Parts: sequence; C-alpha cells; structure tokens
Amino acid sequence: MDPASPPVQATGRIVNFDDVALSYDGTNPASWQLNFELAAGDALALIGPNGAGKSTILKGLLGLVTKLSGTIEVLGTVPRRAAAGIGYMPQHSDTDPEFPITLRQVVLMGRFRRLGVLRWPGRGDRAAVDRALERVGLADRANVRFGDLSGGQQQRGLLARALVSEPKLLLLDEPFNGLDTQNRQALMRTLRELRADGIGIIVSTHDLELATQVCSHALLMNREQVAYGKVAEVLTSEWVSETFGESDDHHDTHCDHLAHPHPLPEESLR
Ligand SMILES: Nc1ncnc2c1ncn2[C@@H]1O[C@H](COP(=O)(O)OP(=O)(O)OP(=O)(O)O)[C@@H](O)[C@H]1O
Repeated sequence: MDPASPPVQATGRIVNFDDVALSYDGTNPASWQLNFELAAGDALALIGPNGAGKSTILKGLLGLVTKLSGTIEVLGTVPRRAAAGIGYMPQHSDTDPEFPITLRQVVLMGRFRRLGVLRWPGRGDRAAVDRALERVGLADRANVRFGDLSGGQQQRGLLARALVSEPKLLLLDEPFNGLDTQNRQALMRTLRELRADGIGIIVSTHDLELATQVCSHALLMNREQVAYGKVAEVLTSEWVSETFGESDDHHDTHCDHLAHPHPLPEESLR
C-alpha cells in the first residue's frame, strides 16, 4: 500500500480516461494520449511545465473542452452529467476583491447548483457552509469581506466553496499558488483529511512536495502523457527530467522532494 493512502475502503473507480485527446477549438489537440484512472479516496497529481495541459485535463473532467478522441468517464457517466458531484477550485479567484461580499456568501455560491436560481438558501445550506468553513479552518472569518482576507485565506475560502456541495470528486488547479508555508501545511492537512473521507482528488501542480505528501498517484505530462502510476514509481528524477526537459539547476530544485520524499506515516492521515 502506498504510504499516503487513506484508511478507508476505496469504493471503486470514479474517473477513467481511455486514450483521450482534448481540444479548445474542436480541431487541434491541446493534450493527448491521456490514460489514467482515479479511485475514491485516492489523489492524483497532474505534473508538468507551464502549458503542459494540466488545466485542460481539469476542464475535460468538467466537460468544458472538446474531446477529440477516446473515452472519459466521471462518476459513472459523461463529464457534463457528473458536474453536481464535482467540486472545482480554479487557479485564480474569480471573485472581484472590491465586491462587497462576505466569505460566507462566497462559499454559499458553491450551493447554487443544488439550490437552483429560485430557491432561497435554507438551514441545510447554511449548515453546509458552516461545515465547509470549519473544514478549512475559517469558521471565525465567515462574516469578513472576502477582499479583506489574506491571499492564503482567500484560497482556503475557494476550497470551502468547492467543498460546500459535498462533492465526490475535487479538482484543484495550482492550489499552492501564492501560499506561505503555514497555509501550504494547512491545505495539505485538509486534503489528506478529505482523502480519508473517501473523496477523490485531482490536483494540477508544479509542486512536488504537494504530490509526495498528499497524493497516491501522479501523472507526468508535457502536452502528451509521459508517465502515470503510483507516486513512488512515477516521481523519479528520470521521469521528471524527461517531463520538464530542463537545466540541471531546475532539475535539482524539482528533485529536492524526490531525494527526500518524506512519505507520511499512516496514522497522520487519520
Ligand atoms: N482557452 C484556451 N484556448 C485555446 N488554447 C488554450 C486555452 N487555454 C489553454 N490553451 C492551450 O492549451 C495548452 C495547454 O494549456 P494548459 O492551460 O492546460 O496548461 P497548464 O499545464 O495548465 O499550464 P500552467 O501550468 O501554465 O497553468 C497550451 O498550449 C495552451 O496555450
């Protein structure tokens, strides 16, 4: 068993990509030869240089780009039908920092798909917001204006928004962007707890620490898939070099976490 796997019985495959190519314009592939799967409670890191196609895979899971070939299955169906079971945290906040909206209201937006446009949020929705804020450690900031929160708190708020619909699959696009050490640690802790609850996670990242500390699997890519498998098997300096094709300096930086992957003891996931 991999060192970061959670103490839950995986309940089966929730994502499957079979020889998939994805496109923005319906003709030219943005990324291709994608073959991977994800089980409940597992976490997959998508790793590659800028423009490698990591965000494109997340958009493929959300049904926002064209599938040129292959098969995508998400939560037992096609991407667009699975949207209600997916929580998505985008790379950049889509909330105007000047807009007078509280953290609580931002998180509540994550319930709109369930609520529809006409229903007023009820007690159940408010309780779900409280649980999501509790989970990311921001319960005491609920009524603060979103724009007045620190960058790290805003990121955690967006994670709460992704979680408030109680998804089975969580998609995170570069969640470490701009985070200090304390917020990074808090985010990694939360993601491990989510895995332990059986939520599947797919995270786009440049950060090998996030991959080795949180994820069970990794997919290395540079437009086309380079390698996919368990973290310990795939995050080798050879595969990372092949993916990034970079200078020795960069290689050393990337491989810091490969030389000392610090796998987490099983009990720390409980
Ligand atoms: N909206 C778009 N329309 C057309 N092409 C796009 C669009 N977004 C991305 N692309 C192209 O698709 C390819 C993959 O981009 P993608 O954003 O998925 O990479 P990424 O690995 O997420 O990069 P980064 O780490 O910089 O976020 C790139 O060639 C990019 O230019």
